[in-house]
Amino acid sequence: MATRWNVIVIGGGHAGIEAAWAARNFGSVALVVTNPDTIGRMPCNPAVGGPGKSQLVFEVHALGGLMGRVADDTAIHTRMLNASKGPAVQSLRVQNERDEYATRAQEYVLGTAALDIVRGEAAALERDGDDWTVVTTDGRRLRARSVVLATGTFLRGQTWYGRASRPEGRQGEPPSRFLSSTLERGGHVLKRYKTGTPPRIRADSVRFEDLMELPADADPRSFGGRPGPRAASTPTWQTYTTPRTHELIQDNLHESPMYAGDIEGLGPRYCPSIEDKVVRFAHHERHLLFVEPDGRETSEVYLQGFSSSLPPRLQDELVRTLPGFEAAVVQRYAYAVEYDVVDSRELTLNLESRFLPGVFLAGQVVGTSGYEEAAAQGLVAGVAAARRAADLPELFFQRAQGYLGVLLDDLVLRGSDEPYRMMTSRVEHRLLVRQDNADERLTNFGHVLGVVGESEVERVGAKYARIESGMAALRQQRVNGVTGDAWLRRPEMSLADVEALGMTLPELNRDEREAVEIRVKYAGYIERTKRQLEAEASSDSVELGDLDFHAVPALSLEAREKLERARPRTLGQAARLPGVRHSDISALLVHLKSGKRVSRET
Ligand SMILES: Cc1cc2nc3c(=O)[nH]c(=O)nc-3n(C[C@H](O)[C@H](O)[C@H](O)COP(=O)(O)OP(=O)(O)OC[C@H]3O[C@@H](n4cnc5c(N)ncnc54)[C@H](O)[C@@H]3O)c2cc1C
Ligand SMILES: NC(=O)c1ccc[n+]([C@@H]2O[C@H](COP(=O)([O-])OP(=O)(O)OC[C@H]3O[C@@H](n4cnc5c(N)ncnc54)[C@H](O)[C@@H]3O)[C@@H](O)[C@H]2O)c1
Repeated sequence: MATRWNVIVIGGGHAGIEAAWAARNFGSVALVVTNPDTIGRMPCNPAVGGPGKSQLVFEVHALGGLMGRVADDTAIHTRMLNASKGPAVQSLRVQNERDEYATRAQEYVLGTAALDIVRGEAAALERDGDDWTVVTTDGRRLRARSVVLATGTFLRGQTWYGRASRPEGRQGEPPSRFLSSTLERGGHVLKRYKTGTPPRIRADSVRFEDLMELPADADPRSFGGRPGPRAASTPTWQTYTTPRTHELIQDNLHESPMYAGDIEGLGPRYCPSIEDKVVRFAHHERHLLFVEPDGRETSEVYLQGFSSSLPPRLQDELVRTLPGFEAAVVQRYAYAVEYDVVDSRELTLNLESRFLPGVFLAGQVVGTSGYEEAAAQGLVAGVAAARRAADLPELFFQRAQGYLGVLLDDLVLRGSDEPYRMMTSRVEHRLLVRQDNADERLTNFGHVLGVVGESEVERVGAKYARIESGMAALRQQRVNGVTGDAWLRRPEMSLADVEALGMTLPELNRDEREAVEIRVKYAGYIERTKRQLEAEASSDSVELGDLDFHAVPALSLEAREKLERARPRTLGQAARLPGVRHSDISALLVHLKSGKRVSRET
């Protein structure tokens, strides 16, 4: 096997596999992972998508990524969430056959000629001229022009079961012990975050007949246009906490490492532990829990919403307070994990370390939470790392392009002091950047980046031409003097209703018909948002280059400090930094117009 590659990716989680998969388009890649059997493993719930996250998966898919394909192939329960709400917040959520998900992901990466899998624990990164050397704990020296670090929750990982803790990256897997020091020596200041997972219950000990059943959509959807063969083969279920659950938690809070003060890491606000929910929302009489199967031949169910770091002996008792779980047997106990993360503000918008050029970071190690956020970043870091290795110019995603742009912009310019979760509310123009039009927004850019082929560009182009012809047909036909598009804009009318009036449309598939409907019904909003965006885009087209912010006297001290730290590339990015006010942007504009651009080097 070679000892030098274009790109080395460290970590085979959701970020690592997307990085390696994207980078393979440009040349040789090594995927270094402690245990190749764990590639693509889902350490928490076996589900992909959901609000804010499905949009990321559709975008990753439009950019040639893996997550949507693997999720489609292994789907066992599919639901379109918020189906009755507007298209901006509709989101696909797919439950997966957990083990098969990892197997399928492994088939993709192992079946790729340009990609070598190297078993080993990366211990250090050493600069080697223009290259980097990755040194493994067993002394191997692997060289590449760029490195992507996607080590998840493993850096100095410490798991907690009640107040007992041990060094682990996650349950049953050793932590990554040495890489943190490399990052610290390079100048990064690491933070500690924590996340947790609920107990897994033996399926044959659950009384499913006492739970509320949530059927899968009868006509399942998919990320890639073709639902997998088993996409609607199982329901999921719901249950609730009871007063006894809350009482037990309140009485035993001192046994929680969080409340006893043993854990210093910050946990995810949007996926709190059950202890947190009971304390913070003490006025809620009960909390909803989802019961998710891990496969069709379910041996285990996942209790979504019941993350805990209380000791195992209490977990048995707690679980049995839930309706349907009176005789439940815990198969794997809930736990929390604390780990080192890099402050995302110390990265560029391509997730490259500002201190270690050529080293890119992606996923949970950057302070995000969730498979989808990890996958999206992995793709960005993989492409950027490979382009650097191939001496291709840097290209950047824009915030206005969609969820991926927002994720990068938020992480790098604003930062986050808790695990970052993507949400639709973070996206200003969400009616423009929906899950249904990810391909329209990103296919061409993916082609420019080098990860989408010509035939895909043509396929997507033809799809949108058909959608356009459908809209044109509506505009051209009238019933009772009213055009087809005006009929369709009436809230009570669907495309089928308009056809029932006698109007005809060219042949369109289901996705295309929906696209016509969304575009016509929301035309007013979409136009208004586009105009708003054009106005904002003008500030994003003002390049700041290597402007010396110290040479702009009218800037406030705070703004100068924030600008120097974040080094935004455009005026629009500068305006989005917390601490940079309107007056500071005016000062920058005046300075730029006066032509007094001063290079940092001069
Ligand atoms: C307990 C727990 C609960 C979670 N709950 C959820 C959830 O319910 N839903 C959700 O969306 N997200 C959840 N997450 C987060 C989710 O697992 C991550 O967001 C996602 O898996 C992150 O992907 P990643 O690629 O960044 O890292 P990971 O999936 O953690 O992958 C890290 C990879 O790096 C490898 N590695 C680490 N260090 C080294 C090294 N030095 N050398 C070589 N290889 C190395 C590991 O072997 C592994 O392959 C949870 C995570 C944990 C651990
Ligand atoms: N344990 C952690 O530390 C951690 C951290 C971050 C994220 N997460 C996970 O990230 C994922 C996304 O976060 P989230 O909390 O917003 O959840 P989600 O996106 O899975 O749920 C949002 C909505 O989806 C629907 N839903 C959820 N589960 C369902 C099911 N089984 N069947 C049908 N509909 C369902 C519900 O309407 C719910 O309100 C979750 O799976 C969560 O467990 C976990």
